[in-house]
Amino acid sequence: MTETNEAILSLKQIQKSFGDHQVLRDISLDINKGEIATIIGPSGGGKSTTLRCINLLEEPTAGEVIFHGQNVLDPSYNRNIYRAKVGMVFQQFDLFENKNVLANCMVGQELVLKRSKEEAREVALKNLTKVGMEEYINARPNQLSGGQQQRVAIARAICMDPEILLFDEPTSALDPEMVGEVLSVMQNLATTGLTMIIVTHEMAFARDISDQIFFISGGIIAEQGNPDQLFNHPQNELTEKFLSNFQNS
Ligand SMILES: Nc1ncnc2c1ncn2[C@@H]1O[C@H](COP(=O)(O)OP(=O)(O)OP(=O)(O)O)[C@@H](O)[C@H]1O
Repeated sequence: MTETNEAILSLKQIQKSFGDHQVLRDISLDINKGEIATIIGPSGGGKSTTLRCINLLEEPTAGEVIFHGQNVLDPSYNRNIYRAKVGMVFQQFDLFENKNVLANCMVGQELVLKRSKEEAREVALKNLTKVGMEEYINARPNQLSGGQQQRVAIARAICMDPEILLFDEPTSALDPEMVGEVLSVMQNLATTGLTMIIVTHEMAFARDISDQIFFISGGIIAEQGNPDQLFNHPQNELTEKFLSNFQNS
């Protein structure tokens, strides 16, 4: 079997508790190379926690996170390698406020990937152009709109050449008129072969962009499938109810 047919990332029976509150009960999923997966579901169901268990911002209480066939939770596994390969775009952008747009996109490349200033600058400019922010390289984050900041955050993430890019509700903190510009950057990125896992409340976007959709509710994957299966033929009553709320809104 070639690598393109194998999962690049798998979660196996992931559980996560905070104290005695069990948030994830049993999350197992496979993500193939180049796949666009979205995670949808009701508030508090465990979507963000799942994403944070993938990039180890949260340590799963039980289960396995398998990357290229290796369990990254194994004490002997070098997590720095994994962390460098899995990027994340956050709801609140999380740019460095004291650095301009260009420096935001260069600093990780120089520190983590040990790229020269020249190379880091070139890569940063290329990716800022991809997200339509090349005219703002000298601006500070606080001089930009939320949508512009999020586009810079996406450029910064792709400058690190991730194998998988995670998005945690990337448009939830934006004014409605800025949502479209960020979703359209993500749509473009999805055509480049990058593997993306996206937690979102934007149902039309999830339907358009996804190869696979996971509906997480109550800490389990209540249903999964392609957009046609989930949106047109949901098998689970919870999925049907959840999606009908969106379709009727
Ligand atoms: N660090 C934490 N400590 C304690 N409880 C937490 C922590 N992080 C998440 N939780 C709890 O876990 C549950 C699931 O949260 P999570 O953010 O994963 O849900 P979600 O599906 O992403 O919801 P939303 O759509 O509202 O963002 C919630 O009850 C939340 O309060």
